[in-house]
Amino acid sequence: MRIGVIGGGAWGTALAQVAARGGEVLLWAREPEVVEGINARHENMTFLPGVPLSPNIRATGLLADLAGRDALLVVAPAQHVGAVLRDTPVDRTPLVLCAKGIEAGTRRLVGEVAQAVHPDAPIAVLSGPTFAHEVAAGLPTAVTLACADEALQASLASRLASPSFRPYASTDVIGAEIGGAVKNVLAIACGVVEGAALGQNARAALIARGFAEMTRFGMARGARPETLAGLSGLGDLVLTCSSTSSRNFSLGLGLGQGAKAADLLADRRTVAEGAFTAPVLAEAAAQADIDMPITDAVCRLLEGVPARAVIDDLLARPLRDEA
Ligand SMILES: NC(=O)C1=CN([C@@H]2O[C@H](COP(=O)(O)OP(=O)(O)OC[C@H]3O[C@@H](n4cnc5c(N)ncnc54)[C@H](O)[C@@H]3O)[C@@H](O)[C@H]2O)C=CC1
Ligand SMILES: O=C(CO)COP(=O)(O)O
Repeated sequence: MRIGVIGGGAWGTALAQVAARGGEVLLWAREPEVVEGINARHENMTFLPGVPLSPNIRATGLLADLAGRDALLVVAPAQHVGAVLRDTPVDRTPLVLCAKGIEAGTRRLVGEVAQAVHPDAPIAVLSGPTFAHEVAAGLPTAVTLACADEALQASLASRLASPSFRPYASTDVIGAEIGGAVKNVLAIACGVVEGAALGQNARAALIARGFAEMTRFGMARGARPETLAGLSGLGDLVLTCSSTSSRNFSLGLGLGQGAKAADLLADRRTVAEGAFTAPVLAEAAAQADIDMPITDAVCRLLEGVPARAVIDDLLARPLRDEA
């Protein structure tokens, strides 16, 4: 299976490294310096510095070069997947969606965006607790690889699997997507708890109540509870809610310490998906009458409301049943 990767950020590069264990890989990157660095020095100095990359990875700046690949890993940020896929030659090429987010304006999950652009392409979703630098360094990692077509799932899984990279099978594409999209918003909230020094109890409470939000939203959209409780949901939530290696957690940390969202987001080259997903997730939840107070709180923080006021309002909500 000849793999192409769309996106030369940290995660696209790490996944190219995973795929390169089983053969040559062609990676499309938007930045000419990333293309040049990978081809000339086997390193992505911009987004994954210090990791020697496999010589099996070749980079290109032309999406047209991806024509004829047997599968494409789609790893552009969620807000750009539609635009990039429109310029990519895809016929019935399987698209493995690896971005985590919901498209602003349309409120579509990345899989729905891909399906709208390339209706004949089979869709799979790869998601889970996966910091790019650990995957690229070959540390043990497990992911959900979801696809409605079980034979395609099995061939993608066997192409990508190695002793340090274990894809678990699922047919719940929506569930795998929703876990990854929602956890980014909750990771911002967990960072705020850390930044405002609210303590370990508060963080555990936020993870549990955040998981309740993820479950309510996911179930309303047809996700299966076992997917949400698995690697792509709870697994990724726990990872990104406990480490400053998470860009979303780090954004929240700054907010909790009193920095302004606009300042923290200005000039960043790396993506904190939760900042884009939070408003659209809150809109989608409100429209479906799903209670998501933590998501709403993250939206207010991103709009510039001081962390202290947002935290006080969250804690002053009426008491309710846990279930
Ligand atoms: N970094 C990680 O550890 C992981 C990231 N992801 C997800 O992978 C996706 C990509 O994130 P990263 O690779 O981390 O990115 P990154 O933060 O390392 O780099 C930013 C990426 O955005 C791209 N970009 C910026 N503007 C663009 C535009 N107008 N059109 C197309 N691309 C544009 C850049 O070319 C670059 O590839 C995100 O959805 C993220 O949530 C998922 C799992 C792990
Ligand atoms: O999705 C991730 C790990 O699974 C990466 O999280 P951040 O985007 O918050 O860095």
